[in-house]
Amino acid sequence: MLFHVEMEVRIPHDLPTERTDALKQAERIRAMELQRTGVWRHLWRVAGRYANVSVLDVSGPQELHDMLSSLPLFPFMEIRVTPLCRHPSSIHDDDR
Ligand SMILES: O=C(O)CC1=CCC(=O)O1
Repeated sequence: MLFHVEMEVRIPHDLPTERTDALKQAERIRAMELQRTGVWRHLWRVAGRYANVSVLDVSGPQELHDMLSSLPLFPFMEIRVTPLCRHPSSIHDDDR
Protein backbone atom coordinates (compact mmCIF):
# COMPACT_ATOMS: atom_id res chain seq x y z
CA MET A 1 0.00 0.00 0.00
CA LEU A 2 1.41 3.36 -1.04
CA PHE A 3 1.42 6.50 1.09
CA HIS A 4 2.43 10.03 0.22
CA VAL A 5 4.19 11.37 3.29
CA GLU A 6 5.35 14.92 3.88
CA MET A 7 7.81 15.41 6.71
CA GLU A 8 8.62 18.86 8.02
CA VAL A 9 11.65 18.86 10.29
CA ARG A 10 11.68 21.24 13.27
CA ILE A 11 14.74 20.69 15.42
CA PRO A 12 14.80 23.02 18.43
CA HIS A 13 17.51 25.66 18.12
CA ASP A 14 18.76 24.91 21.62
CA LEU A 15 19.45 21.22 20.90
CA PRO A 16 23.24 20.74 21.13
CA THR A 17 24.94 20.62 17.72
CA GLU A 18 26.51 17.20 18.40
CA ARG A 19 23.06 15.75 19.20
CA THR A 20 21.55 17.34 16.10
CA ASP A 21 24.36 16.03 13.88
CA ALA A 22 24.03 12.53 15.37
CA LEU A 23 20.26 12.50 14.78
CA LYS A 24 20.66 13.64 11.17
CA GLN A 25 23.32 11.01 10.52
CA ALA A 26 21.17 8.25 12.08
CA GLU A 27 18.17 9.42 10.04
CA ARG A 28 20.21 9.35 6.85
CA ILE A 29 21.46 5.79 7.50
CA ARG A 30 17.92 4.54 8.31
CA ALA A 31 16.40 6.28 5.27
CA MET A 32 19.03 4.74 2.99
CA GLU A 33 18.38 1.26 4.47
CA LEU A 34 14.63 1.60 3.91
CA GLN A 35 15.20 2.79 0.33
CA ARG A 36 17.34 -0.28 -0.35
CA THR A 37 14.59 -2.59 0.94
CA GLY A 38 12.04 -0.87 -1.34
CA VAL A 39 9.88 0.43 1.50
CA TRP A 40 10.93 4.06 0.94
CA ARG A 41 10.26 4.37 -2.80
CA HIS A 42 10.84 8.09 -3.27
CA LEU A 43 12.55 10.75 -1.19
CA TRP A 44 12.54 14.33 -2.38
CA ARG A 45 13.65 17.54 -0.72
CA VAL A 46 10.99 20.25 -0.82
CA ALA A 47 12.80 23.21 -2.35
CA GLY A 48 13.36 26.02 0.09
CA ARG A 49 12.15 24.16 3.19
CA TYR A 50 13.62 21.70 5.69
CA ALA A 51 11.02 19.19 4.54
CA ASN A 52 10.73 16.17 2.31
CA VAL A 53 8.08 14.49 0.22
CA SER A 54 8.25 10.73 0.21
CA VAL A 55 6.35 7.77 -1.20
CA LEU A 56 6.40 4.77 1.11
CA ASP A 57 5.32 1.24 0.23
CA VAL A 58 4.10 -0.65 3.32
CA SER A 59 1.44 -3.23 4.21
CA GLY A 60 -0.87 -0.64 5.81
CA PRO A 61 -1.27 2.19 8.32
CA GLN A 62 0.16 0.24 11.27
CA GLU A 63 3.42 -0.57 9.48
CA LEU A 64 3.59 3.02 8.27
CA HIS A 65 3.16 4.34 11.79
CA ASP A 66 5.71 1.89 13.21
CA MET A 67 8.21 2.89 10.52
CA LEU A 68 7.71 6.63 10.87
CA SER A 69 7.74 6.60 14.65
CA SER A 70 11.01 4.66 14.68
CA LEU A 71 12.84 7.32 12.64
CA PRO A 72 15.49 9.13 14.69
CA LEU A 73 14.07 12.55 13.77
CA PHE A 74 10.44 11.51 14.48
CA PRO A 75 10.19 13.58 17.71
CA PHE A 76 11.13 16.66 15.67
CA MET A 77 8.95 16.17 12.60
CA GLU A 78 5.49 17.25 11.67
CA ILE A 79 4.17 14.52 9.39
CA ARG A 80 1.25 14.55 6.99
CA VAL A 81 0.11 11.26 5.44
CA THR A 82 -2.03 10.76 2.33
CA PRO A 83 -3.01 7.24 1.22
CA LEU A 84 -2.56 6.64 -2.51
CA CYS A 85 -4.23 4.29 -4.94
CA ARG A 86 -3.66 3.48 -8.54
CA HIS A 87 -4.61 6.05 -11.16
CA PRO A 88 -6.46 4.46 -14.10
CA SER A 89 -4.25 6.29 -16.58
CA SER A 90 -0.96 5.29 -15.00
CA ILE A 91 1.37 3.36 -17.31
CA HIS A 92 3.50 2.10 -14.38
CA ASP A 93 2.72 -1.47 -13.33
CA ASP A 94 4.22 -0.91 -9.86
CA ASP A 95 1.87 2.00 -9.00
CA ARG A 96 -0.14 0.03 -6.49
O1 LIG B 1 16.07 15.93 5.91
C1 LIG B 1 14.92 15.48 6.00
O2 LIG B 1 14.01 15.81 5.24
C2 LIG B 1 14.60 14.44 7.04
C3 LIG B 1 14.98 13.14 6.53
C4 LIG B 1 14.19 12.09 6.25
C5 LIG B 1 15.00 11.03 5.72
C6 LIG B 1 16.33 11.63 5.74
O3 LIG B 1 17.39 11.12 5.40
O4 LIG B 1 16.28 12.89 6.23
